[in-house]
Amino acid sequence: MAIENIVIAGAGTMGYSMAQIFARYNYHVTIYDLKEEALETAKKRIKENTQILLQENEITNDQEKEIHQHLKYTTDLKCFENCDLVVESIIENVEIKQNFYKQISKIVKEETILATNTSGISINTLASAVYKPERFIGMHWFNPSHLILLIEIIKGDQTLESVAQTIKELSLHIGKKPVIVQKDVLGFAANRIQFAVLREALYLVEQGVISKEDIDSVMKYGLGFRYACLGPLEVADFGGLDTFYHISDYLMKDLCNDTQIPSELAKLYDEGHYGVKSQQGFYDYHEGKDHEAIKHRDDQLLKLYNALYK
Ligand SMILES: NC(=O)c1ccc[n+]([C@@H]2O[C@H](COP(=O)([O-])OP(=O)(O)OC[C@H]3O[C@@H](n4cnc5c(N)ncnc54)[C@H](O)[C@@H]3O)[C@@H](O)[C@H]2O)c1
Repeated sequence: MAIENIVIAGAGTMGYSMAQIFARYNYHVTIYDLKEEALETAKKRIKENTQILLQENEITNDQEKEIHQHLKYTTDLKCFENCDLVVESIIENVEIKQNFYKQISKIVKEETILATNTSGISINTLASAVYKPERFIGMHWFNPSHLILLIEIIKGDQTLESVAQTIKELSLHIGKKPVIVQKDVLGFAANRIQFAVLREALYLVEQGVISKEDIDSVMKYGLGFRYACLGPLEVADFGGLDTFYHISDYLMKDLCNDTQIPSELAKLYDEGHYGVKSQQGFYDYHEGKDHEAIKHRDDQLLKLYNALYK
């Protein structure tokens, strides 16, 4: 099916960034949100992003203009009536997402593909609220989605293969590296790995083994740097499976296997500290440090992207 008109539902951290990349590839994109102020912030953030791309000579002045011409912003449900694809990126809450699908799957055309950017809620659980669930699928992006290549595509039990193929082709067309997650497991593949890493990292900090700055350095200058070029199975092959076998023998049983939310994460959450978006997380982002941090992250990722993939 030809995709031309796309609605991104949810103008938050993920939504505006995904909208920007579709617009860059000449799709007509409408960003829908319940809140006008979320749409205003999205517009501002996309402008900031395209300015960075312009400064880095990644896009021309004309391309910058075109990106903005391809974008519309609305709180009006009418935008769902004529679109070919909805990528939903609203709050990570089962009930709210299900209510959203109950409402919009009756407004869209019967052939409109409905994709969720959930970080790991079961696709089948969300599909139960969708009218005609065979066109429903997981399309999981990564933050910042205008720079990270990976997209996980997750089929529910009822998803048509043709829908998975359309989303895969679309992902390739916008320069992404899609992978198919074969089974609908919580967290899919990437977040299972990411949260295993986070659990161990916070455990080591809580146990006083290492500072939070140094655990971040372990990833940035060591593991993460290597993971930009090699997956964990390739790393093991290069390291030697005999060595990895012997390490597994004593280490697996010593790793954190706590099933609760890590206590430092729960404490910050209870205090309303949500990270860069609220200017306080594990680190402090007050007094303009939030903007500096976003710019620094994007500059670094762009350099990495150019070094490895351009
Ligand atoms: N933040 C990440 O790193 C990340 C990465 C990948 C996937 N995701 C997933 O993407 C989704 C969005 O995450 P986010 O970080 O962008 O959230 P966010 O809180 O930044 O933005 C969510 C937006 O959705 C809007 N919204 C809430 N309910 C709505 C509704 N019923 N209709 C329309 N808009 C509604 C809110 O007003 C807000 O603007 C979640 O499912 C999340 O798990 C997040």
